[in-house]
Amino acid sequence: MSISNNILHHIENFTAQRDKELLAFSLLKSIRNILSPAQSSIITLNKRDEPTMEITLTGGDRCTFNHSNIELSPEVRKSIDYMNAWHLEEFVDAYEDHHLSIHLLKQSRQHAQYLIVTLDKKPSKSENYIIKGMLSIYSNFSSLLIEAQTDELTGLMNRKTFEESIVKLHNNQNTDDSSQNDQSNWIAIIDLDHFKSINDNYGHLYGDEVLIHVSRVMQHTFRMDDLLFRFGGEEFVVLMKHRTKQECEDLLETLRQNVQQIQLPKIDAISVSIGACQFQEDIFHITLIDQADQALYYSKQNGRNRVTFFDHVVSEGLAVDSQVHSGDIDLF
Ligand SMILES: Nc1nc2c(ncn2[C@@H]2O[C@H](COP(=O)(O)OP(=O)(O)OP(=O)(O)O)[C@@H](O)[C@H]2O)c(=O)[nH]1
Repeated sequence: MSISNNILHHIENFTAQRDKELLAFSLLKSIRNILSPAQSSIITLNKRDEPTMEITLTGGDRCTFNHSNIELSPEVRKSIDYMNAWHLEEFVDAYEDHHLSIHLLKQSRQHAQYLIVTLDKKPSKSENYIIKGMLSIYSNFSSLLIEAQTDELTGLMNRKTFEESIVKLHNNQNTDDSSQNDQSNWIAIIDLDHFKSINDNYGHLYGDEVLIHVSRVMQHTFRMDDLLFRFGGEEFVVLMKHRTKQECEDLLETLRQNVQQIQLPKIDAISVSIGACQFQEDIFHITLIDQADQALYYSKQNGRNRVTFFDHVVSEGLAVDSQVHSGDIDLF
């Protein structure tokens, strides 16, 4: 393939992706194709400069996402510190037997994302030129994707993205081995209590502020790999991965309490009602959302400001059976 066809092929690959993770995967594949690096990865650091996510391309075409125990080598740490100190967007450091090439992909107040490439030899001028072009296409397209997936008011993911994520999580559940150690995936619906009266008494703009506060508290309470959505109106959804029921309960209880501690002018306290259920691979995701919703309804009917799991609704004999099993229908 000629160089220009090759580049077009990479651009085509990028712009075909509708998912941030697949886009990162595409970038790593392109880098491998052009530079044949010894190693390449994409690292995300939080505002305290701690690594929170690492995406690597392993042998073949497998991409791995790591969210815990990420170790940055002293070389990488030193280079990133240097880039931060001098506000550099790229940096190449030469070592005896390799070159370390680091590129800043994205930077916001919350996160910074870097492409880290280890090469046996220094990249040529033309290789550098191609990589730079590729990275700016990646970064422009990635911004467009993020914009399309984000709820404008709260910055959480929007409902359209929720539908894609829940289907993906449901499909991944079949290949997941987390069930072996009591861990599972969970879905919770979080709904503000008496929100209409907040809007009615203090106005819609004030109501919007409350929604922003609650979404911030959610972001602080949950883990980086939990998926947070504004489902619509005053309703939020969280998809929690690889947790025991106890961990999930504790976390939702912490969220409930954290929301009560939000300090707002004019109002003493706000609260949320929460309904949760466990992902089960043989139950269609529409049914799972319905189960979480029934648990939420129970919370609302029993005093609000509480967390209910669907199995409690079942044990009370109040569950309405609307089970759809995988394969029965195809809604999304
Ligand atoms: N400020 C603001 N309000 C919204 C938005 N979307 C929906 N709402 C309002 O959210 C309120 C939801 O009210 P209800 O569904 O009656 O629920 P509630 O008053 O919270 O009552 P419970 O859920 O039973 O505790 C309505 O007043 C909507 O107008 C939004 O984006 N911003």
